[in-house]
Amino acid sequence: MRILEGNILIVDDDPDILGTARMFLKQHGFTVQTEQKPSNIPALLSKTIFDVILLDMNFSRGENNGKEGLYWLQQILQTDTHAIVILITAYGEVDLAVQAIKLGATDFVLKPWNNEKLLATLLSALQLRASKLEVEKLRNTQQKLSADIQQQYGELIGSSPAMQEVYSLIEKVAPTDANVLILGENGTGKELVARALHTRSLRSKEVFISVDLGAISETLFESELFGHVKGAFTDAREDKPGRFELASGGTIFLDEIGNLSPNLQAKLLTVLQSRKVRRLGSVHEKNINIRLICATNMPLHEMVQENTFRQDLLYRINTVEIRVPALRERKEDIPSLLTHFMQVYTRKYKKPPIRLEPSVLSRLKKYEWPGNIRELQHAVERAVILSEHPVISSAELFLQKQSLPAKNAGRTLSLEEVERNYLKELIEKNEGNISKVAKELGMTRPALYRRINKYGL
Ligand SMILES: Nc1ncnc2c1ncn2[C@@H]1O[C@H](COP(=O)(O)OP(=O)(O)OP(=O)(O)O)[C@@H](O)[C@H]1O
Repeated sequence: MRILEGNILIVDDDPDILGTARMFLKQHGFTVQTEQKPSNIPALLSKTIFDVILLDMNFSRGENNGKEGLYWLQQILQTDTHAIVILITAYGEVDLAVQAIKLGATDFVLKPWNNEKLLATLLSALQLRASKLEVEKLRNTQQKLSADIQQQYGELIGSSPAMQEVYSLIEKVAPTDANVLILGENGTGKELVARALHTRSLRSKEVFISVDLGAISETLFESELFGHVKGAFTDAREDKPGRFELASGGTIFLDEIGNLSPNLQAKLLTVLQSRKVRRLGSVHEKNINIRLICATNMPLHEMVQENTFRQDLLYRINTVEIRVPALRERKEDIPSLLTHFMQVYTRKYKKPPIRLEPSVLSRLKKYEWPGNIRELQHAVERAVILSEHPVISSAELFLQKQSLPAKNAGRTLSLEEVERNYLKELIEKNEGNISKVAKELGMTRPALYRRINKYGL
């Protein structure tokens, strides 16, 4: 005999039924509690968590319309939305059973029951309970992770007119389900804007899945985004959902969308048009319900002119465009960003509070910040780690970076490092004007952007 596990409650006014059911189920390893009076259900539920509740439909003498059963079913589901309730119905009460299932009952068994049938019903109910609990657990973990990430990301800092425009757009667009394209240089806070849109949207309790398209290789693209079934390719050892499926119900953030090859642009477009995905190796399509946010530092409109980005894909993703300004366009935000990052990092590295030498701010404002907020953030982090005094000088905060090559003095730089340094110098010299840099190097803007991305500049 198979030994089963589970905590079962049986509520029925007939003591004979309770007695036989208890004996039979206990024999199979279940923990069983029985109750004759449904009015005791709330007290029982407050003390014990039951995996399955078997509930009779009629309790009072002369009652046979099943109303009592439906009433108690609803009471149970109000207390525990994941409760698994199986109704005990008499022959001929099919309409009632259907009504009960509509109200949330999991199944029903006919009285007098066949023991094997009861066992099979209980078994599938227990499986359902286990998967409901698993989903709930995953959802809680996800919510906790999102809260942690949100905390890590913090809120957007800056009150310059340029940022006010961004905030106003976020407020207007977030509660709609419109597709949003976020444009801006590296490190300007595009991902933060995407997260802000999600947390202010109607999907804020659902997942936010971020995908860096620039980091996914051409060969893995479909399996990462659309999923695969076991055996679809050599390494596919089990079924795996793609990011689109995982994001269903919530928001998907496709970062670096300007980096997609023409082939992948076509594949993405098909999914966005049909709102359906098919896992690699599968014949079944699944509907996806996602809010789409994309971002790029590439000039998509120019790329459409140059035929390197599909116009139909651009129109799919840019219902609303939000341009995040570069830091040099909003230098008035530098003081509040500095204060914010100084607080974050003194707390993180358990350092006493620090302040800046008076001359530092004007130097910071003269600098062009090609790496935008990320560069400022890293400069502050480095200064907090290295500082030995509570007052930070320009040299510690700002010039440290320029002196970095000295560290490399003793070794030969790789070709890639040389290229990266050279590119960086050119970008700084041209104050971040990519067209000028591209002209100076004699390459196209997309080719230059690919290199900028590659080196994280
Ligand atoms: N307005 C802001 N206030 C506070 N922190 C910010 C702000 N903007 C950006 N940051 C911080 O700067 C860093 C870079 O931001 P984020 O990753 O959102 O930029 P991005 O534009 O998506 O960059 P990339 O294009 O390189 O992916 C993050 O650590 C983020 O927390």
